[in-house]
Amino acid sequence: MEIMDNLLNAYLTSTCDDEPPLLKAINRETYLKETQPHMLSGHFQGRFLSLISHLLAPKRILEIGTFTGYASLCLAEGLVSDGILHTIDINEELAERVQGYFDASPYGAKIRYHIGEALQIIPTLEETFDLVFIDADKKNNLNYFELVLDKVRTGGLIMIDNVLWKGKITDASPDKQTEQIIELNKTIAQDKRVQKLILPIRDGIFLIRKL
Ligand SMILES: C[S@@+](CC[C@H](N)C(=O)[O-])C[C@H]1O[C@@H](n2cnc3c(N)ncnc32)[C@H](O)[C@@H]1O
Repeated sequence: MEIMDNLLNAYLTSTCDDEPPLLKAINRETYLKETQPHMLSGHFQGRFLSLISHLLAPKRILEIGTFTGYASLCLAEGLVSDGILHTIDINEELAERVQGYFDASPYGAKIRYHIGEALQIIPTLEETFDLVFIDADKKNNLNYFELVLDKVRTGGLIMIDNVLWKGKITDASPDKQTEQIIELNKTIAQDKRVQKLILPIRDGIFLIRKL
């Protein structure tokens, strides 16, 4: 199964656009220096985030969970010329390196990097968002969804990562973390304020359009 996944992943990355050099460097450095490098979106999902962002041409983006800034830079590719991306992470140890990546990119001036607890920072952002990417502590996914929905414009898009939880959402006896993801998916599936579906990319992304 692992071999199949690796082969399929190699095929998917070979048939999408190349990973830009800075993102390739961030990817490599993250795998060299971080204990949980797989948290980074990576080549294929990154190109997907870039494509979605280009399609929406957003003026305001919010990312919850910056990590090493990989997805932030992919999302920033689609911003309009006066667009701004806010990204939030609680881990200050990465801040200097990540700010260095942002400064080295063409999007540095468009990125507002917030260090702190997302549940506290989101209410302070007086913006209307066109695009939101939720990718932080999974137990708070539903809180993040409820917090941001009011701040997203009608027709705007919210994406929540890891909603297939490595396929564990179909387990007969799910563990506590999996139960939280199942509950999130069920709640969003029943929410009449949004149009939605789960895209089975990588670990599953919930695509949610505000009605
Ligand atoms: C999966 S990683 C983000 C990956 C990144 N979006 C990407 O695709 O490359 C999750 C990040 O969420 C951050 N995080 C976890 N809990 C948080 C919280 N309560 N507030 C803000 N950030 C949090 C972690 O520090 C971690 O860097």
